[in-house]
Order: sequence, then C-alpha cells, then structure tokens
Amino acid sequence: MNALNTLRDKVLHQARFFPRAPEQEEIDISHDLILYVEGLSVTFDGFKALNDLNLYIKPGELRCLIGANGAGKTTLMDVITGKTKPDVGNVYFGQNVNLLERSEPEIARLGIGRKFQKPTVFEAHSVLDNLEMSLKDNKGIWYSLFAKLTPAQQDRIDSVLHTINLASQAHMLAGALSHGQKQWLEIGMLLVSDPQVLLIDEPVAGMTAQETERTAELLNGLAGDHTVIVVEHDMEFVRSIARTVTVLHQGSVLAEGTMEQVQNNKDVIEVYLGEPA
Ligand SMILES: Nc1ncnc2c1ncn2[C@@H]1O[C@H](COP(=O)(O)OP(=O)(O)OP(=O)(O)O)[C@@H](O)[C@H]1O
Repeated sequence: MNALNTLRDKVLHQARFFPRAPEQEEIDISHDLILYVEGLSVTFDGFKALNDLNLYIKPGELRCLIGANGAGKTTLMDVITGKTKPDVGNVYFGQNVNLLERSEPEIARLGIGRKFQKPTVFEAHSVLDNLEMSLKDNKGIWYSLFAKLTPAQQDRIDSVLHTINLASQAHMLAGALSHGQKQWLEIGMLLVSDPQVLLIDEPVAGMTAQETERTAELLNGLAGDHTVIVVEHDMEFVRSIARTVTVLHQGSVLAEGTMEQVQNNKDVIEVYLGEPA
C-alpha cells in the first residue's frame, strides 16, 4: 500500500510540476528583456481583471508586484504561466517566444517556474526526496521511480539544499518542517530545474520575522542568476528586497519605480490613502 501511495504521489508530482524539458528552446534576450507584456486585457463575465496592462522585465531583475486585493496580480501571473488566456495583448518570453501560443506545461518546461502561496510539498517524503522528484525530468514514471541520479544531478541538489538553507534537514520528512522551511523547500523544488524566471506568490505570508529575513536573503541571492517576480502584500518585506516595484490598480499599472518613488507617487497616495496627495 505504501509503495502504491508513493507511486501515486510521484505521478501527481510529475503532473504538478511540469519538469523542464532537456531540449530547451533558446530564449533571445538580446534586447535586455526577458518578459514583455503589452496591452494585456482579461475580462471575466464583463469585468476587466486586467485592463491594457504593460510590463517589461529585464533578465536577472528582482521585481515586486504590489496592489490591493483584486488589483489583478494573480490574473497577470495566470496569463504569463498559460493558465488564463487574455482577450487581447502580447506576452513574450525574450524576443522570440510568444507565450500566448504555449500551454501551461510548455511554459513551465521553457523555464518559467511558479510558486503558489500555499506550500504543496509532499509531507510524507523527506526533503531530499521532494527535491529528487522535482529534478527527475519527464522521462516517465519508471525513470522517476528507479533511475539513479547522475553526479551532476546530485551536485545540483546539494547546491539547492544549501541555497534554501535546508542541508541539515535533508533527511527530515517535509511534513516536520516549519511553515517557512516548507516555503523554502518549494522554492528549491523549482530551483532544481534551473528556471530562468521564478514567479513567487506571497512568500512570507505566515512566516516568523526571522524566516522573513532569511527569505529576503534567499530571493536577493537568486536574482541575477534568475529573474524573480514576487507578489507580496507585506510592505516591510517589499522594502527589504525591492529594487523596482510595480503597483497594480484595477488591472493596470498605476506606478513603477523604487519603493521611495512609488511611495511618493501622488496616484499611489490617492489610491492607498483615499485622498489627493
Ligand atoms: N476566474 C475568475 N472569474 C471571475 N472573476 C475573477 C476570476 N479570477 C479573478 N477574478 C476577479 O478579477 C479581479 C482580479 O483578481 P486577482 O485575483 O487577479 O487580483 P489580485 O490582485 O491577485 O488580488 P489578491 O491580492 O486578493 O490575490 C478580482 O476582482 C477577482 O474577483
């Protein structure tokens, strides 16, 4: 029964994480843009969740997306990752890959990884097993169950374990980790496939102050090698990591700049405080 459960977990896992394909397409970033979103609109039952939204992200950036509930942050992530198709607009990965023509699994395999707010690690498996299962690519269930990791794959997992600060917990069951550690493990499960872009939804919700600080270090460390887009409501946290902040409001970009520029922007003050600047 245990073996059956393990097999089921692994099948589910493969469906969930869409591992990156070995024959990955080359992404053309010669114009210094890794994500290009232009004129994007999404309507749900006549309601415009995104309204002519433009967003340009450079390779290696750490960008924070903020905005009140319902501003369109999740819908934007859904469009980038292929979960929602827009009414109109363009979404390109680099110069050459039109993401609107790709399915959700294809986009994940191209190297755009997404971490949802709630951690979904396999609690009955060790930290190491969780990472191994994410690394074994789409060679089928029998490969995932029985193939041994190559030395390069072992190195990758070791390196990720250190990056996410869980090397000492490698053999611990994921279910025994703290909430913050589970969030880091899930980021690690994305990192083993070395995605170019990481979309991370509310990483510090429910974390202790110490875990929040460690998460800021982790995300800062990932930027540069990866492009990191973080959706977050915790303004202290945003201030601690953000270089550029994009403020969404009613499905459009209201303001963009450093945290200081955004905080002093009259439109932002008006929307957030409900009064003219
Ligand atoms: N599938 C859907 N059907 C109908 N309306 C939807 C759907 N998804 C989102 N919406 C609506 O679109 C708007 C934008 O939602 P979205 O979840 O993108 O906002 P958000 O900025 O992520 O908010 P939050 O911070 O609360 O997560 C909201 O008014 C929401 O109710």
